[in-house]
Amino acid sequence: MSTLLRKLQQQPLSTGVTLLHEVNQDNSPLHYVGFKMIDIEPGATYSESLGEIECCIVAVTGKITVSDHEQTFTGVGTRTSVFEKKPTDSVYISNDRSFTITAETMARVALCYSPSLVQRATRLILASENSVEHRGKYNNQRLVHNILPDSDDSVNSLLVVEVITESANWSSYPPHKHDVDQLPAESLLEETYYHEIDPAQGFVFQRVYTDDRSLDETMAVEHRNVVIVPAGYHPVGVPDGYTSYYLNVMAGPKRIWKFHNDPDHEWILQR
Ligand SMILES: O=C(O)C[C@@H](O)[C@H](O)C(=O)CO
Repeated sequence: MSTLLRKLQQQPLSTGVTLLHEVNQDNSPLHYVGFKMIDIEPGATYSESLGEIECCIVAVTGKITVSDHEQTFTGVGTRTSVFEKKPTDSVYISNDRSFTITAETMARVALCYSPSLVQRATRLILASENSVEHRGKYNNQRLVHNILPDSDDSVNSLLVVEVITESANWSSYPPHKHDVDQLPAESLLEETYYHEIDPAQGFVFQRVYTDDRSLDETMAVEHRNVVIVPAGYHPVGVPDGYTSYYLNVMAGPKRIWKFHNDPDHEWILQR
């Protein structure tokens, strides 16, 4: 059984709030990345007090109000499905603050965490501020929405990105890794993948492997599963007929995304 693949859980937290995933230091091998996915029914609220962690609240679908109890942002969120293939709004909350999310419509909300000590300003990250990239060619094409890229220095640790991969294409490919703190060649960033698939009965394959194969897991990933990438290369292959969405959270000792391609497969970039 895979140790890196997390199936959907359905844990009621309070009236109208369901926890679907929780990845933290106690239940995973990760030290820098934490992740929760919650569904919130209209009118229901979810609150949290952050300790020495920062949080990026992503309105994956639906509309929410987010308050840090000093500022309140209403109408956060832009879409009813991730497969509308347009960016969404997010809110960044710094360490040692608290927040309340109220769902204005049925909402699916990702909470992306990483250790953080120095307080930063709360920030509404508008969908229009996401840089949008079309990466790759041939069967390696994907659409990327950068929510918190490393070029944005308004946060301490978190990197957050959405990727849409069309039917019969690959992403996070050629396989790359970022598991050694050895800049400028490579940075150490742990990562989580929250996957959605259209139509929902589909699946994708994700392999997580290291050069020495001490870690080598190939997973059949279904709609709304999470894959944990503590280390290693982590390509995703999408079967014909299905479209893949995933939300990546990355963090590590330095906030730089500097990856290393698997030399065996890097040649595909030369075509
Ligand atoms: O370009 C892609 O295919 C997306 C990946 O880079 C993905 O965000 C990732 O693997 C980050 O390390």
